Amino acid sequence: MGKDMLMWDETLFKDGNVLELDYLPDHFSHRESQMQSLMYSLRPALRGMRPINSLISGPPGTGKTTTVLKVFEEMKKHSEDIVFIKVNCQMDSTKFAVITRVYQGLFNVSPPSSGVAFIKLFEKVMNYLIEKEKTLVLCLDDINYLYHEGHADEVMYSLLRAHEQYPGAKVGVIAIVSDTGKLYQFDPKVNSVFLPEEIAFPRYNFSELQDIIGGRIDLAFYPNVVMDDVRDAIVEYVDLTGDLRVGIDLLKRSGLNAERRASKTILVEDVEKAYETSRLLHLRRSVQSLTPDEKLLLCLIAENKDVQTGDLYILFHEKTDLGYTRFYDMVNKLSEARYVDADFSGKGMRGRTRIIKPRYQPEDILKCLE
Ligand SMILES: Nc1ncnc2c1ncn2[C@@H]1O[C@H](COP(=O)(O)OP(=O)(O)OP(=O)(O)O)[C@@H](O)[C@H]1O
Repeated sequence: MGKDMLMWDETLFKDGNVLELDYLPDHFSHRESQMQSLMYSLRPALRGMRPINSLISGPPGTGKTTTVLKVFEEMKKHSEDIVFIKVNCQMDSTKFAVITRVYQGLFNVSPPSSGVAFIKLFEKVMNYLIEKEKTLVLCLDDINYLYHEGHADEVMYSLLRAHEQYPGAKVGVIAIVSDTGKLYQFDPKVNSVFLPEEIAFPRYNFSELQDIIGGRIDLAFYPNVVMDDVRDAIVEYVDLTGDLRVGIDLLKRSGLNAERRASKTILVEDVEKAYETSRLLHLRRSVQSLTPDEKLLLCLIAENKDVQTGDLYILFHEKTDLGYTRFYDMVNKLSEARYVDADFSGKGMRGRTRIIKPRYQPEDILKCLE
């Protein structure tokens, strides 16, 4: 065996755990201002005051959840009277599931699984907070998943007006929206009490991605396993979507591919092969946050490739009873969220028409929509 070959019991990974998606990085840079804003909003809770609510928004994989967890970690060191709970609304996508999580977070046991109404659990939670003089800071991560059937509005409304029915109850809400397009409008009743501090998470630029990915490489691999050209190949792939999750998944898969070849270094070809799978990670995750009608529209665009808006509307209208305005808004949303390009062709009988093109391989889109 050559000296460049990896022995069967050797590994390239110094610490593979740092490539798991639930790993919370010790070193978290390029989000200082967002962390500051969130700290300022929550700081009143350290003095027993009600915190300011926050609305965090930005594209997938830009460090939103990590920022909240880092701030929670930091604040826990300074107060025992604040309870920090994060609910993943993708998993818990009804108001009942959300309050169940909160209940579990406070009491360390699950509520009885049947026959208990939302309001009963809510009352127990609020009474506990009042009696123990605790402030609840609740992060509703990926709140998009609660938008259906008014769950988001009901949860927000109950939490934000809790003190009216339960005087003394202190609750602060952090809503995280994973979105690139126009943000969901809460019911006006919710808006009048939510009044959040808005914290935007733009995509990381190329050099920030280089720095973050480089840092993760140093933690995950032994020295000289990943050279700079390979790191940059990874960063270029991540830069296509701006989703760091793709980068971290690419590192893990590329490392495993190199090990399979018994190589002591990762090559660009290992990364290219890994990207075949990793690229779907971003698409699959972001597609999940679309509404059923938006998914249908995206599916039609993928099936028909370069299609004119008018023709697309006919196809869409055959399957739904939605009107042209809603349709047009959805096309814009898919375009803003970079699923599709919607360019004016300059041609067409009645002036300029738009041609809608998928920005991903149509087969990838269809696979992720399955
Ligand atoms: N500045 C950073 N430094 C180091 N790692 C980061 C940074 N930003 C994000 N990450 C890593 O990228 C991954 C995705 O981050 P995170 O889950 O916080 O993104 P998100 O914006 O909440 O995504 P989504 O909207 O899809 O839930 C995590 O594994 C996290 O550790």
